Amino acid sequence: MDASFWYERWERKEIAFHEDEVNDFLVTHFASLNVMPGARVFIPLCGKTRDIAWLMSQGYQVVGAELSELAVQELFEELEVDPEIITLENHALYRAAGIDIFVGDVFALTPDMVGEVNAIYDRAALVALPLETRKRYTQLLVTLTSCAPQLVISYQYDQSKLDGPPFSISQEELFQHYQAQFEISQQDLKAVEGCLKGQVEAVESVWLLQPTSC
Ligand SMILES: C[S@@+](CC[C@H](N)C(=O)[O-])C[C@H]1O[C@@H](n2cnc3c(N)ncnc32)[C@H](O)[C@@H]1O
Repeated sequence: MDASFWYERWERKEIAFHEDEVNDFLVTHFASLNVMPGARVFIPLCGKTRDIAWLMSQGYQVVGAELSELAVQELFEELEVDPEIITLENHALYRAAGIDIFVGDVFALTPDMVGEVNAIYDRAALVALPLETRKRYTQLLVTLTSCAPQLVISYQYDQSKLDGPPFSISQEELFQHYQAQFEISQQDLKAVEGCLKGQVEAVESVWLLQPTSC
């Protein structure tokens, strides 16, 4: 998936991954991260998710990264917030009270640009990337945030029956990416209603990653 794949998705409004409501797993399991209101939560590949508004309403600060400027413009319109837009290195940074969203390639971010991160919320981010990119992405998150704890929402299904994205992430794969730095525990799972893309039975899982060594 190159950048043009995602730009086209946003331009054509082919954004079935976008949820109209706040994610249930976020609401139920965010507390397991054990971060207090005021903490800064990184949302990689954030799109215009409504989960941002929910986190802000709970008193958290949000820092996001998203390729599509269109998505970020729509995010701020829906939040009814008028952002300040500044240029930082190779990104535009849309910023308002309690929210910083970097527009550009997440792989071009540095720890200095992102700043302090107390937790990561990964919904439809890891699963959006092909395997080789997932390996780079998981290491990037570790480096960018000094092993901040994570809530990861992923899918598991028979990859031979459907092309990603979203890609299937097995438990083994998740452990391969993260077990050196985190204790990993599955918090919950449910069947995807009506199958994934209406075609393949799939399970959606939420994982808690607590750092052990960094
Ligand atoms: C499957 S969507 C998920 C969006 C959001 N997390 C949600 O739950 O609605 C993946 C998003 O990642 C963005 N994206 C893909 N590759 C990216 C990259 N390298 N850097 C930043 N954003 C990226 C896409 O534009 C898209 O909005």
